[in-house]
Amino acid sequence: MMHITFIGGGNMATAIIAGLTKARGCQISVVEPNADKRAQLAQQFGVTTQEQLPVYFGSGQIVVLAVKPQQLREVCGGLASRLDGALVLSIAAGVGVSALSRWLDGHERIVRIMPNTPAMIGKGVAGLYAPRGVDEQDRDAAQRIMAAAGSTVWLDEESGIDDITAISGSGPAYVFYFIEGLIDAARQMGFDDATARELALGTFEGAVALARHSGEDIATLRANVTSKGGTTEQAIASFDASELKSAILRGARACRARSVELGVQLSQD
Ligand SMILES: NC(=O)C1=CN([C@@H]2O[C@H](COP(=O)(O)OP(=O)(O)OC[C@H]3O[C@@H](n4cnc5c(N)ncnc54)[C@H](OP(=O)(O)O)[C@@H]3O)[C@@H](O)[C@H]2O)C=CC1
Ligand SMILES: O=C(O)[C@@H]1CCC=N1
Repeated sequence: MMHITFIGGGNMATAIIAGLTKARGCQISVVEPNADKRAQLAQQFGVTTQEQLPVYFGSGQIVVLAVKPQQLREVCGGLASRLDGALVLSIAAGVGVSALSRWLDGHERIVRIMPNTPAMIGKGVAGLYAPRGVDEQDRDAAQRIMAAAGSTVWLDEESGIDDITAISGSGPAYVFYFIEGLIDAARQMGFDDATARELALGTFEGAVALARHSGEDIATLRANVTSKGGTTEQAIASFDASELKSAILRGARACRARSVELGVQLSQD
């Protein structure tokens, strides 16, 4: 049985908990200051909730740091003296193992994880990084927790967490942004809201499922839609004229840069 305590019961913790509660063998509790969020988590997932940190976390326990990066230092300050060797998993963007370890009075059993919100329905993608000193058993525990919520990728370097934040961590928001654009376009064509939503979501679902199912190169799948002298090529030409692909790259780079910046800003003494 894994005893897992989430510190922070916000959006991302909720998504991981939703994935985890479908797996067996986990006892989950959540420390969250907001009473409404505590009630919601208890009702939705049957987890134990607390307003304050417990006095003590034994070495058999797992603590997931799921507060905003800006709240992390203070939380670690309160946690340091209560950690009796527990495994700490941090899902916070930017903040590195060395800062976490310093704030936790030299604690070394730390794994960083960059999850994403589709974990909520077991379709998350998570990047994991463990420093060399973390043993196989702890890596395996982190792996099992995130595998309950989707797929996992282990990163050799800690900087890989910044990279994966820019792709899959923040990525669902990029996808939702494109879906919003497609819904707006559908509305402009005169479709009602419900139909516009269904057309956009159905198109995304179908396209992703086709890509998975066929295993084809994505460019080939796109070419299969784009008839010579037909309609699609006009849309793609317009996207190209707007440099949409380089806009996506610039966005991902801006996201990564913010992750690095957060780490630097928040780790300063
Ligand atoms: N959202 C996402 O898609 C992803 C988020 N992350 C990371 O996950 C972390 C959480 O993000 P997210 O869930 O979006 O943020 P939220 O703000 O939704 O969640 C953080 C929660 O922690 C609570 N909190 C604040 N202080 C404490 C405290 N001292 N003890 C316990 N709980 C506290 C907050 O309460 P209050 O609101 O009252 O301050 C809030 O409910 C961040 O570090 C982020 O970088 C990583 C990947 C994806
Ligand atoms: O926007 C953020 O800072 C967090 C980290 C990755 C996704 N959401």
